[in-house]
Amino acid sequence: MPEPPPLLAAEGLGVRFGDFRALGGVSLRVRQGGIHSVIGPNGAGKTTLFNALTGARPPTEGAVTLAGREVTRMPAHRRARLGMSRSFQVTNLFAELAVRENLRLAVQAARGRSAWAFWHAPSRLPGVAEAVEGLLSLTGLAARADARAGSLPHGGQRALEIGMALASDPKLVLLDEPLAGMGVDDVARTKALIRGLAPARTVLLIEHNMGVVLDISDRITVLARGRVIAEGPPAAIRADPGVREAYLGSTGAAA
Ligand SMILES: Nc1ncnc2c1ncn2[C@@H]1O[C@H](COP(=O)(O)OP(=O)(O)OP(=O)(O)O)[C@@H](O)[C@H]1O
Repeated sequence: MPEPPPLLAAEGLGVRFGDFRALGGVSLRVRQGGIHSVIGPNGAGKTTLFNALTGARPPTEGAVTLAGREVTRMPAHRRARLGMSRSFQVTNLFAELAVRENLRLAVQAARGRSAWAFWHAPSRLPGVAEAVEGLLSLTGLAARADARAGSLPHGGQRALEIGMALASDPKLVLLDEPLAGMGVDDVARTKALIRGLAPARTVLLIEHNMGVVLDISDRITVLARGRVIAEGPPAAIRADPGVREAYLGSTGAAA
């Protein structure tokens, strides 16, 4: 049987910063319904790749296709409307507002037609409350729904960020280092949360926690110095001598 077309594809993606080529012709096929991780030593180009895929910083060469549609020059907010969402490495919450309010604003912003739709009363947008409750339960934050977002422990804030990235009910969610800075318990919880997103959603993940990546990914792409050096299922990546070398070669910089 022929392989189904990928939900997200990159072809020869390149990004230059002046003379420096941060991404040098990366091709990637993300299958629908799986967890696909992008790993690589610090500075390999992972975040630059995410920026090019989401439209945060359009590539200087190559093409991006989302659900069969070419989106290379499409702005990020229009890609979001096509079902792509992203969580950030940097905390992106309203710290003074309750957890539930953060999610409500994210759901309303995603559903509203204008950027100001989130000022509308909840009653104007049917189903918002249900969506918020769904996200609270999915992220394990229901018991903390009325707490100030800023008062949550680090792991809880990261879970809330993932919840906000899911507020638009995306087909594809890109998570940038969701486990960064987490303790063991939070890692276990968030790992289960991410695994549970697929197959209803497709996940593209940047993560330095190799144990988790090898455990939950269906496919792994390894970047080093802006290029793909390996791609395959976890067992193949684990056994790949080139991957080991890429990490060891950046002694001190590798996670
Ligand atoms: N705005 C920029 N201007 C110039 N160089 C940049 C810029 N953004 C990133 N770079 C460089 O591009 C390279 C790739 O950076 P990028 O952040 O994509 O790597 P990464 O794999 O995500 O790293 P990390 O694991 O540390 O987050 C690095 O050498 C970085 O210094």
